[in-house]
Amino acid sequence: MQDFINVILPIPIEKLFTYKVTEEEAKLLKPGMRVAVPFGKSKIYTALVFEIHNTPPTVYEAKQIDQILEDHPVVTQVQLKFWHWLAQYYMCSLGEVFRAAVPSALLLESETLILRNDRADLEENDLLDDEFMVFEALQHQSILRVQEISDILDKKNIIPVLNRLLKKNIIFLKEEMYEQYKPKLVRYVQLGKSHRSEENLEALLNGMTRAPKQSQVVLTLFQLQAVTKKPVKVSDLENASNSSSAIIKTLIDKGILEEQFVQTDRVVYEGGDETETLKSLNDFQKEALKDIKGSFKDNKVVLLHGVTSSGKTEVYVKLIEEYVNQGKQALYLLPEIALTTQLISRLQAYFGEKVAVYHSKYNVQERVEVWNNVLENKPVAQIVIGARSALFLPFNDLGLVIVDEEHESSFKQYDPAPRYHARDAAIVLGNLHGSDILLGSATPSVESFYNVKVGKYGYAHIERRYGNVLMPDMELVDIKEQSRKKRMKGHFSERLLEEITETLDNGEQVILFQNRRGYAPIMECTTCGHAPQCPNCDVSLTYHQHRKQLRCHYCSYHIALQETCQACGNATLDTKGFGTEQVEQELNTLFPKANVGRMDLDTTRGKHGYEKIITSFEQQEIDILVGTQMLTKGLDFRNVNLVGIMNADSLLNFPDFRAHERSFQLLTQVAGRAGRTKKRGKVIIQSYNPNHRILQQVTTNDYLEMFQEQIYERQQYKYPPINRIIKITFKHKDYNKLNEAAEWFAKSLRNSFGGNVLGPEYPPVARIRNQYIKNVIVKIGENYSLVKTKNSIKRIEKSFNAISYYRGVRVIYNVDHI
Ligand SMILES: Nc1ncnc2c1ncn2[C@@H]1O[C@H](COP(=O)(O)OP(=O)(O)OP(=O)(O)O)[C@@H](O)[C@H]1O
Ligand SMILES: [Zn+2]
Repeated sequence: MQDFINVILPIPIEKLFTYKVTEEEAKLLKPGMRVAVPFGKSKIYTALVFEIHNTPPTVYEAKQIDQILEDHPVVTQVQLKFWHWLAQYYMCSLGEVFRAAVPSALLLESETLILRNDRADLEENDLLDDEFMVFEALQHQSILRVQEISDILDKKNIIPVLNRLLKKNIIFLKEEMYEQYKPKLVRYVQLGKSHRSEENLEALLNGMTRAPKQSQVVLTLFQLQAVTKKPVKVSDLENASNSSSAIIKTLIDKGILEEQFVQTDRVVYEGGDETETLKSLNDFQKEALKDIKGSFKDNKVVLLHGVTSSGKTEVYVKLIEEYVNQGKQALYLLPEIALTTQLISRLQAYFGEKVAVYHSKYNVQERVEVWNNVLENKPVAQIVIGARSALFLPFNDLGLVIVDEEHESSFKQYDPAPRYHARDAAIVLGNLHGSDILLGSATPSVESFYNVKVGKYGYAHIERRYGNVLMPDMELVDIKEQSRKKRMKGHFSERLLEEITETLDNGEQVILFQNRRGYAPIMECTTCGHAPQCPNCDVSLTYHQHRKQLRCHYCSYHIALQETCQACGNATLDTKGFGTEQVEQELNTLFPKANVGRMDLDTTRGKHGYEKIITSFEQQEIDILVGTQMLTKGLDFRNVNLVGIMNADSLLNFPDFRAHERSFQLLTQVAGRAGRTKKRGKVIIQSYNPNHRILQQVTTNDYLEMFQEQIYERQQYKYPPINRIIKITFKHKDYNKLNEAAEWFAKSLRNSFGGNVLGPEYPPVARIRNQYIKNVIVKIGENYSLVKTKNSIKRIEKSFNAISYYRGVRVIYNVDHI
């Protein structure tokens, strides 16, 4: 009987693809193993085995696979179920999930670009023939496509060769180009075999009396090894014996020391074996922990609602300890990489090398290492901290899932598919593993709090800050009034300036929040009113003073700053609005003695971008830190006593049904950075509209009132969490075609769903990268089936795709869009 396998290809096709395998192969293969397969005319992909069976495909002749790539599954059964759920729920293909889920080093394909690694230490003799041919080809051409290599070797299945070359460090993949991939090898030494006994060592030392430095090294090594019984890092030995690498090399050459290279995981913990003991919880924290465990017993997801600085993190830590002691894995999800910096050190202090980190700023090879460690359930990856992609790791004994800052909208993946919400997906993942699931926030999302209200989630509450520090004192400043009286200096009110001065005088630090980066969002000519626009997108160009450029924040377009207006030629260009750069500049003039730092997308590029700024603020090298929302949540600084919000209005006026909820969360969170440890902090909120309800609710810390108002509105207008929504986005470069296509689709939707279809409408930025955009929103009532609705939408899409005029119009689904 012929054997077949169904595989997931890492491309957006709806169906699994079937390939032929031999009887031997069928015996070896298991779901979750990778195979190299031919696809289309000449492509090769890394595909994932989904199932093994005996049914030939009906519409096409199955091809043979090229090669089996490993001897054990790298993707688990639970992961495959999880992927299946993601694809169904978020309306995308399994292939798209596969591509998003797996580090790209595990996804070689014919389009992958291969580069030579100029820094490789290479012994040509170490290379097999086929490896050498690739190596040689790369001497003449620095970049080759996998396909071209396939031609050079004159064989189809070259993925194994490339895998070997990757391992040997001879090549790397295009996307790693800037990371200069090199597996990190650490040099260890130990005493040579013949010198290990005490007598032999003595004889050795006696013979070395004329080489005191060498004997010092040997003695030190002996002492170090007496403690650890393991090889010692050369760098440690150098330090401990006060010697040099030259001396150590001499000893190695003489055979007195043996050297050994160990490939270490890059995400190493440097702190040694010492770990801190956990802090003991105060009564409020204990109570919360008890409530959490109680609800876990009932198999409920729990929401931990604790005000800012109430010590939620310490509660998580206590829980993690319990699961880790039982040998289980724990996953700690955070919405932003910026937050991992502080948390990593906090968790490592308790759990040492058990903590692994996984997010997109780690390079491909680092991610593969974490992947394998988690797959093998190694102690070094028992606790994983990560941004949303950590959900995709191959856990096999996941006991606890924590989603910190669960209200954060950056948990939602925007582009590309799967457009999943990491909090919601984490709950599904946790359920598949039978794990306990804890969501935490000082400002829970309306969704999660609603789930508490209807009894779906358990609830634990901490109303006091740790150490009984009072919640910060909040003051609203009316800047309309202040501007009228000409009391503003730049964008600073008198009150804010007074408070900054006092805080700095006390040797304390300040955080200032402005939700725009750059110097000014608009440049405008005061003579003719012309404002430079992006040619590719429907937005004004943002002025970046530091780079003397006008930049588009939606595409990479930028031009040098102009002296005169391009429309009328007058030198009367002026800025409108302001961003973080301008705040920073004003501060430099107003407080020339203070050190001002800035944290936004422009200053945090690069792998350690965040870390540098956060560390220098922690160490008080920066007095005033200006930033966008990335500095507003979860960060724990001890010496910040004042938080200033430069302009609260831009948040409130956002055209979105969640704008008020978001503003409440953002403002409460940023305010929560003030006065966390010793004395009560101060918060100044500048606004043109200080009587706005949300601002009142923020200053009185009235979460419940905000929640009730929001729920009422959502009920009235049929928005989540009462209803569900699917946003369907249409994109095309032809304006008319886009309009007609969106209209056609919306009309068909109305035939099925009537008044529950909104749009099509242009979003605030209606063209990005020369693509026009229109959105349609489908609301799904409480009593409707989500599955049936999605099926009807898919059916409409099929008829839509059959209309040739609409070909090329992209249709993008965003389920539970936020
Ligand atoms: N039981 C405890 N013993 C000693 N210090 C504690 C304890 N609990 C919390 N702290 C300290 O109080 C501060 C605030 O705690 P933490 O950062 O955990 O608050 P949080 O609730 O996570 O706040 P946010 O929501 O603002 O991020 C931290 O500096 C933490 O070290
Ligand atoms: Zn643009």
